[in-house]
Amino acid sequence: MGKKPVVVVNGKAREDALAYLAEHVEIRQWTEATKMPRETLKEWLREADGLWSVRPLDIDGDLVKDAPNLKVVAQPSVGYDNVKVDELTAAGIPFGNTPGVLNETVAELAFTLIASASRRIYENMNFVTDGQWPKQPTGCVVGKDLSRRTLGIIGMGGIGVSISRRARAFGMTVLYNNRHPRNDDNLYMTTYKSLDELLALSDVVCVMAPLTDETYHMCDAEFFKEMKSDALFVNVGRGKIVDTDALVDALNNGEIDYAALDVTDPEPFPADHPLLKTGKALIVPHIGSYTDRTRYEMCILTADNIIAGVNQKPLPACVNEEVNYKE
Ligand SMILES: NC(=O)C1=CN([C@@H]2O[C@H](COP(=O)(O)OP(=O)(O)OC[C@H]3O[C@@H](n4cnc5c(N)ncnc54)[C@H](OP(=O)(O)O)[C@@H]3O)[C@@H](O)[C@H]2O)C=CC1
Ligand SMILES: O=CC(=O)O
Repeated sequence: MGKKPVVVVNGKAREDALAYLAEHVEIRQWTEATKMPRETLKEWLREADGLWSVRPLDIDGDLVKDAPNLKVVAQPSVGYDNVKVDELTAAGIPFGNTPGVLNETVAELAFTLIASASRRIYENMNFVTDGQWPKQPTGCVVGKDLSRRTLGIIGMGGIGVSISRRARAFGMTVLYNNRHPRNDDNLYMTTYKSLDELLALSDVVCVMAPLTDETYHMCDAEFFKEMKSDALFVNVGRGKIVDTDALVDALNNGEIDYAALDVTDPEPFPADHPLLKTGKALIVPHIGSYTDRTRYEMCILTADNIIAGVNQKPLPACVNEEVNYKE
């Protein structure tokens, strides 16, 4: 039997998915508790056929330039803002991600944030844990309805559509903004709006777009001024889409009512950050896709991307399908 292709894993990854991958390739894994030094990774890649990317890792032409046998890079996430895809394409390396398998799970988390923040679940639970059961109706933190209110989704892709279906089931009107209007508004009962219109009309604004040069700090001081003053702002896309200082100012100045975030800038988010001192933010640590089943499916898709790539076959989920595979 010939030698198995070598795949580098630059950190911790699910053992069940690695066991599956190991049936097809030889795995060389960084098992130290510290982050793998970039120079060491480059050294290992000299001998490697594939890379399973464990974030945070900046992937670019420099990382792979001395890796003559490298045939594939894959990462268990749908977002790939840490990857210079054009530089991998130029190097003849396909890049695999994990679209689709996480849509419902991430939408569930987004909707959990929307519902929990609207009804101020976190603050109201504090009354109970503090032994301060409030005398209603004045003592508790009064929430806002979801039904008969309007949700504006920025980034109506796979996950955005899954959020919109949940919102419709809760009786919300759904508006969205993309760079290009979709052609299935009738199917999902959604309406395309310009960004300005969406911000002016929405009671809840949910960002579900990728981080790109165009979306970096899209949510800035002007953006928050355009929102309704009693609106909820939700971000499940990427932290850097938001200018966090502008968000803190908008909350403190009453330009918006509340924020609910799965993603922050920076990550990890410091416990003494001014945003937490506003008392108007619900924040969870980037758990959008973190259910056991979905993480398993994402990691198996990553393994399948790698198995295809090292065999120079089309990847099941390839970002740069146009790539010319290495000879
Ligand atoms: N918090 C978490 O755990 C998770 C976060 N994510 C984040 O969510 C992002 C979206 O994932 P997914 O739905 O699968 O991706 P999709 O590619 O399916 O959807 C992205 C959508 O964003 C739109 N979009 C792109 N650029 C802009 C822009 N400048 N303004 C408005 N809309 C824009 C695209 O439409 P068009 O091209 O027409 O503009 C598209 O409809 C990921 O890139 C990732 O960053 C994903 C999974 C989990
Ligand atoms: O943030 C998670 C992803 O899959 O992207």
